[in-house]
Amino acid sequence: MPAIEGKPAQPVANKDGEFVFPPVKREHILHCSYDYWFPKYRTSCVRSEIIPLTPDFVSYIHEDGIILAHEGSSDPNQEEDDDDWEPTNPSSDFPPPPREPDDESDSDDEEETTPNRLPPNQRFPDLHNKIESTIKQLGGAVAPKLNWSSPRDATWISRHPNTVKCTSANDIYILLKSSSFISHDLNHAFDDTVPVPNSPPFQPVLVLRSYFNIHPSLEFRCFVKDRNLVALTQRDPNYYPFLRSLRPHIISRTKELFTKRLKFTFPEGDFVFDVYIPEASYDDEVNRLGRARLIDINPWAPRTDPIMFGWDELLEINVKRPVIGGPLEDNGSEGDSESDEEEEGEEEDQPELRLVEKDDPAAYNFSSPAFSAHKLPKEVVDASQAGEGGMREFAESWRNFTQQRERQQQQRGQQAEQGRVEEVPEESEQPGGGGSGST
Ligand SMILES: Nc1ncnc2c1ncn2[C@@H]1O[C@H](COP(=O)(O)OP(=O)(O)OP(=O)(O)O)[C@@H](O)[C@H]1O
Ligand SMILES: [Mg+2]
Repeated sequence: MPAIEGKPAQPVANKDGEFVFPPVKREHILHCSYDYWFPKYRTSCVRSEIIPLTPDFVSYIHEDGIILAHEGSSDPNQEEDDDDWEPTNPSSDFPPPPREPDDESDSDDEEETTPNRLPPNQRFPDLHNKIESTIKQLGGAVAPKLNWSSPRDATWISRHPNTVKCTSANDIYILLKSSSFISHDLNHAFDDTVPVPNSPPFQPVLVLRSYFNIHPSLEFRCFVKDRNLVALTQRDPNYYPFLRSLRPHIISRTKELFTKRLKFTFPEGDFVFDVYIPEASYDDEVNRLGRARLIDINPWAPRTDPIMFGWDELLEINVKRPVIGGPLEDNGSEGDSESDEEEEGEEEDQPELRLVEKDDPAAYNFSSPAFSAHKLPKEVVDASQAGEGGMREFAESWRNFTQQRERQQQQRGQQAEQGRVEEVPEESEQPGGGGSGST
């Protein structure tokens, strides 16, 4: 049983008496990576497959421009057609990968043979084929994410509007390449963390979860402190009148998952997990909700959105029966512990569940789409959603848009040099010239 030295992350009061976060350990972040915890809790999760990513795939995600595989084909020898589009951006941080010595492409265009212009099915055929076959294996539709984050900020571009649903590898590539959250996973996951000697290296992975129609009202974020479930919040920011009567069911289903599976087996004493609690599959007055499914585990750190709580509140919660130390068992398998308060004959504090109330002012802002900083012009979105035929148009719109953006940035730079820092209006320079805003 590996023990954790001392007590996990404890808040300390600063000179103003406010609670502040202790430094987050690199290991804490690694423990929240899907590939770390999913094998332990597989039977409580949505059916998922984890695909390790190669450096070439990671470069592809980073590169500007979108080169896609041929729809409906995973044949790596298939010739590239000119629906694949690649606007090279000279300001890219990533140098083009070296030419592959065995590249036998018969294209007579010199540039067509460089690997970074090859479509995914030719550039990393094994990985591409693996993604396609895994989608099929998971029922034909998946919700993708990397180690920690899903491309939730890029759903506007999806062929399946406003969802993370993907039915092809191309769907996944578009979402991953368009998402700042994904870039964060790849480039900034360990920012502000404390390195630990001999900490295992970070292996980027693609997680594919079998897609199902989630009802957002039944998604909850749950906070664990000193191995106690202390707080729950609705994840979706809308008001759902029926949730009020489900309160006891939401708490009991979440506690059931926590005490049976997570409480004594997760290596961290403080963490945040997300659940989906479906309606009971049959009419059952006692259990109006089904078993809670574990959707994600997130760091106990400022980077995790506490949604209807504040981190200051969570840090200040005084846990009456803290469980100090490491996990009771960690055999790398389905760590299932039945130990809970009933066995010990003592009542634990009930966690506080926060639901959006009617007329909650916090809910007012939620009718507008989230992540507005990432929004693109309507023309680009429309073209992206027009199916395969719209793909070329989409590529052109995107190219225009990125060129406009570059020009604006250059203009801003020149203005800054001249000491005139003004906002360059973005709306007026969007493709189509209409400045019609975003969807
Ligand atoms: N298997 C699935 N099928 C359908 N939708 C899903 C599935 N898994 C997750 N989702 C949806 O995607 C959303 C984001 O998933 P997830 O919580 O894994 O992303 P995240 O990037 O870790 O989010 P956060 O930044 O809030 O921690 C979920 O709230 C849920 O609505
Ligand atoms: Mg998460």
